[in-house]
Amino acid sequence: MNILEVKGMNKVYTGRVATHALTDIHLTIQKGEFVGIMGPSGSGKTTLLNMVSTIDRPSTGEVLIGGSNPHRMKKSELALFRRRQLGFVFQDFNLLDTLTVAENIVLPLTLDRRPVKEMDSLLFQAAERLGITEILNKRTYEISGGQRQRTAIARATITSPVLLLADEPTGALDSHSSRVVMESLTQINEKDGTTIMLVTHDPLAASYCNRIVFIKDGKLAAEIHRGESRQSFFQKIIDTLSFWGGNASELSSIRV
Ligand SMILES: Nc1ncnc2c1ncn2[C@@H]1O[C@H](COP(=O)(O)OP(=O)(O)OP(=O)(O)O)[C@@H](O)[C@H]1O
Repeated sequence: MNILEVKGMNKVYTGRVATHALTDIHLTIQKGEFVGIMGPSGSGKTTLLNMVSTIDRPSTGEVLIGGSNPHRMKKSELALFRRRQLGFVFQDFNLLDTLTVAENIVLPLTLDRRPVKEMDSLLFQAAERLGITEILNKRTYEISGGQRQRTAIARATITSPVLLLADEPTGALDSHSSRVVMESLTQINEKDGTTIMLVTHDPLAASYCNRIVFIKDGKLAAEIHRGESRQSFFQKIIDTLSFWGGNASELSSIRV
């Protein structure tokens, strides 16, 4: 079953000088896949994510999520669709400092006016899954970066979204926290069957995916699949990046 279908997508940023950021993108993600999007800086990764997450609209082409085109929805319908069907994880966590960890996690349910009992039960399950039960009553400035990202993942998955979108989720973390966060995402993918699309520069983070799609100059350039071992997939990612990614500075964030 296809969760995401991107068909013939083009994105041109108009301005004094028009930028053709994406050209004729076709991408399908099936239920239960964990797909990474990689490519050099400026290749169009964030633009693609923004079109899928409905932050921005494609110039031409179509995005279908679970068979529905969110870009054709009315504003109120789209707000509900985003809250219930999509989960978002960002590099800088996007948590609210004035709320506790628990309050941050249940925010999408609070906005949906779900019964307190149901919220408590879902909160408990999400916190257990992410290993953050002990910190539920803390404020977000009292916890580590890795704990903040796990809080953000709990919030993004508490509604059981059909598609979880992650933009550089390890970008602000050290290598230990990055591994913990990627292991959490893997568990959510494998145990709950949540479909994940992740944009990253980080080959270590990417090595947790099942499939990596490489973008170069706004076009799909290559695709690789993970076999049995994450270590050999990691090496395959480095090799593909050095072939498609251009210069060595693109690999500066590598953490083995
Ligand atoms: N709002 C915008 N207006 C005009 N041009 C833009 C805008 N956003 C992105 N671009 C241009 O579109 C192209 C793709 O940018 P995008 O941010 O999608 O790349 P990226 O692969 O995510 O890069 P990075 O890895 O550095 O975040 C670049 O040439 C960029 O300068």
